[in-house]
Amino acid sequence: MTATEEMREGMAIALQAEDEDVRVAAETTPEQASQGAPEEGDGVLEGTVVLVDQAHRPEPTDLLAELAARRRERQPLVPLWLRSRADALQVLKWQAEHTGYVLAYHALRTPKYAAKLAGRSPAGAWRLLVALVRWLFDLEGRPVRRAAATKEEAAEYLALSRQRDDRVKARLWTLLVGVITAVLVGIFATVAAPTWVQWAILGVLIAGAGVLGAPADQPLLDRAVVPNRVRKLTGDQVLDALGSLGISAINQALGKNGRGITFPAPIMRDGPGWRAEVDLPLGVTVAEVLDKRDKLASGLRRALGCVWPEPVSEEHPGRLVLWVGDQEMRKARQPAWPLAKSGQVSLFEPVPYGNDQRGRPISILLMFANVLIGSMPRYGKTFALRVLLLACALDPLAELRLFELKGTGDLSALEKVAHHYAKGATDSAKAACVASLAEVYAELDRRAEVIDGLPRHQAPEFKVTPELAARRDLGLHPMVVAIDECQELFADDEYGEEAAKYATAIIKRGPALGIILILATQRPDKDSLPKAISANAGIRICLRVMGWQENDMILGTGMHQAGVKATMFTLNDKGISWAVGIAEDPVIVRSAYLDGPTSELIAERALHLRQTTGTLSGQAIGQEGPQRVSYDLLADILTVTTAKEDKVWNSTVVDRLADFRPDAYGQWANLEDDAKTAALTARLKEYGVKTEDTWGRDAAGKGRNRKGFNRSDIADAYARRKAQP
Ligand SMILES: Nc1ncnc2c1ncn2[C@@H]1O[C@H](COP(=O)(O)OP(=O)(O)OP(=O)(O)O)[C@@H](O)[C@H]1O
Repeated sequence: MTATEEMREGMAIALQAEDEDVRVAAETTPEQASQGAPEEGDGVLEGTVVLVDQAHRPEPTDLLAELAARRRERQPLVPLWLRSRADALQVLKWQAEHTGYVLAYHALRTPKYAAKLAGRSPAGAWRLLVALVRWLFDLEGRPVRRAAATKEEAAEYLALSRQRDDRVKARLWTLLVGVITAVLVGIFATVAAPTWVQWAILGVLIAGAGVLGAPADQPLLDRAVVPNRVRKLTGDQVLDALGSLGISAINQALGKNGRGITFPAPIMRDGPGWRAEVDLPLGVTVAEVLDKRDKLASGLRRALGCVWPEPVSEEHPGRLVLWVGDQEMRKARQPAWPLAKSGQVSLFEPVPYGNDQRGRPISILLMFANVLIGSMPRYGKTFALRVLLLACALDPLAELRLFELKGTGDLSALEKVAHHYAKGATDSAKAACVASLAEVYAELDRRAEVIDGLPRHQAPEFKVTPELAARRDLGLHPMVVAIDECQELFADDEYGEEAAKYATAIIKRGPALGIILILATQRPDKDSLPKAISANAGIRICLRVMGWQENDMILGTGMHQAGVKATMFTLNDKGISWAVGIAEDPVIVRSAYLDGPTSELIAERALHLRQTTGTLSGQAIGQEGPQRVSYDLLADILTVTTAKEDKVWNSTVVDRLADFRPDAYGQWANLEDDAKTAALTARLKEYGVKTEDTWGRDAAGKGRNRKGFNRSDIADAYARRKAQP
């Protein structure tokens, strides 16, 4: 299509004006076009000429959004390091250490400085003598006097000579007085002053002469070479390091005609390190820099473990926050885990987990969430999981169901407080795990029924509250199900499918009902970790992994591309992870290091706590572990009821079932009546049997309505199921 044809159709085209570098667009309306199109090639374009780059006209904008954006541009009123006591202390400590270092550096070199001064003192004495002679004989005025003589200006010359004679006379007297005073002081000092004063005077004279004799280009003091550990981070270092990454757009920006790299905020201390905020050149993303963290560290001449580039999600993808620690993260002294020696928790509050690069504590709110932990082997998954579980154990209300399918006994400290516990990649451990999951699966419906049956003001958001969790009659206490090396279970031919079904339901519905599922895996692929499970985990902790697929499987799709890359961790970064879902932005966090003996001590405390509150249950009090029972609920109900009972209350049947088969229904026996009703309602729902208000008489013979069912519905459901192939 030619330009003319385009115009005929009312389209805008861009033309290049010959003389000026201004691009214009020509535009015609259909009417103009209909008046006749210019001939092709005649070079005349008709129509209105409009600038392609329109003059700036204020656009109607979202004022509030603009104000919010501008607010973000403000510098913080209080510097970052002054916002927390811990950070301020860190900075002051650093400053004190730095000053101490510089002083010590110079103090150690005092002999060298003294020798330098002594060496320079003859030159200084000579300079002093020359200056004195020049001053005494007024040699500065000599050129002027000579000029007057040369021009034969007798009067002027005489005046200048007279002035010079007077001056020399006065200076001679001054010098004489000075010399006599100095001689007297010298005699006095030699005769009467203590030796140290004599040495001090001599020292001051030599030092003074040494200072005067210093060459202009050789300062007396050496530069205090600040050790690498506390070396200041400067803008030049950051630019040099970015320039060494081999990213062409960065090199262009740093080149002669480049538009440069900008720092939206000054480089400042932030905790035990420096923080630089950088706007990368147009088109360069933080993800590209993260990929080259080792090169960046090399460019900065810092250890890899000190260099932590991060994206800023609320800004554009080119905004980089570079935090450079004084020490490698793994070597930095980690503050003690706050619960190591004392304290208990409520899972409705965040529990301490570890520290970020700056040493700031990182806590995780486990309630209403699920956790997925992943990494390649030996990078600290189980340690991370154990920290969380020890915290859970310190909530006396939390029921722990722990399955460590690796078999090394890393969670064995917690066995004494666990409702269910099994270890090993054995069939029995997997069977126990599936049986426990099946119970929790049934518990989902029971809890939902209980919450649904509560007055609205007690559960306004249809979820467990701390008050509801504390009421034992409701059975809504926090329940923590943890499976370490969960790939052993999900990839198992016999148990995998069933386990995945339960885990998927628990991960989706559990959070609101006070059930927390924590999974750890070293093989985060789709066979070992069903998509429905990995997609629904709210909190994700990813220690070192080798590829972006594993990274995204654990942290969520697109995370690697967004710069949240656990691939950047190195061999030595044990226990260090990217964590998503615990704060607004992903954070780098190192889990608290709790070794075996420390974990034992904490678990002992958890045991005492539970003994005091009377919340030990299950295997912790010697009950049998979860069994995969092959019983038939419908058949059992038909057994414990008679054909004459056409309508029967749930709670009555639950009591009979618990008597009839304690191993299968025993756990219902201790529930309150309402909870018994809810438990059976939930189970019957699975078979399509409805419960409804049913008239009956209680143990005292009093007539009332309670939840029950028609026995014939049970018989029908049983028959239907039997009829199925
Ligand atoms: N927070 C931490 N700080 C320092 N070192 C840690 C930390 N967490 C774990 N480690 C070290 O990492 C090692 C491996 O930890 P862990 O057993 O938890 O790894 P894992 O990923 O569970 O391994 P596997 O896949 O074999 O089960 C530990 O022996 C410990 O020395």
